[in-house]
Amino acid sequence: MKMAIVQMDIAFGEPEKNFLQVDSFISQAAKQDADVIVFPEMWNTGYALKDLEKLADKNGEQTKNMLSRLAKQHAIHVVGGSVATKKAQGFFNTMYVANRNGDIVAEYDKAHLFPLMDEPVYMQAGQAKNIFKLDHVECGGVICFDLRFPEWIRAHVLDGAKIMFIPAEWPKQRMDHWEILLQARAIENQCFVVAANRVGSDPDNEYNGHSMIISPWGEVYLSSEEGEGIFYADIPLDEVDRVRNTIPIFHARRPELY
Ligand SMILES: NC(=O)CCC(=O)C(=O)O
Repeated sequence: MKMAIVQMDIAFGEPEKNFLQVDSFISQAAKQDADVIVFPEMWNTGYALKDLEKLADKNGEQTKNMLSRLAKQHAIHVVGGSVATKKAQGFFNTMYVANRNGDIVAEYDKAHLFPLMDEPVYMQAGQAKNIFKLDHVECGGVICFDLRFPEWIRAHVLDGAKIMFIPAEWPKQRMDHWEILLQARAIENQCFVVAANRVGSDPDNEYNGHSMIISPWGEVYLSSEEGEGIFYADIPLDEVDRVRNTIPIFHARRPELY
């Protein structure tokens, strides 16, 4: 599977500019024959949380329509990072995934809201996991701060995920945590971890990318530079079974003890 990770700058509080950028990135990745394209977190608005009433995508309609249309047009799976949405219960940080037929195969609301960026003040937390299939491969998706909760990612892997997608707006000052946690989640769950982080800055933080793809053995298949762009890597999916057969942790675990 050829992955394309988009490490984009996000125009703060300017969804229309960001929609145009996303459109252009999808066309570029399709020209490189990518199977899957992955975007960062909250790419429609950035963390312009005070303006969500004006900016959030109502029921994600604009996002779903665009991702679905472009996924079908270019025959590419789109893991749509996440966008700020407005739903009946309030504002959410929502991931949509469109498969290459244009079907929306996942809608996930971020479960763990990040206090340091005021998410719990403005947004509602999701209540459900996020498992979906791309080309018959079981995948899972969580968002940024969710990465710090190993039990949440383990729950997705126990439900069958072989690839975990993790879009983020993870600030520069905690890059060491980002890299170590991504690698740990891949090794402990013996799955691929595909993580897209943004670049640029907003009024409160600077972001320097370092998007990554880690194999089930912990090998770094991709560790991107700091600039804006699309970064590509092929992932051999049979690595998941090979590693799980080499060290059979899912047979050896003792859930009755914990
Ligand atoms: N947008 C986020 O959830 C950021 C999470 C983060 O920076 C962290 O350290 O955790």
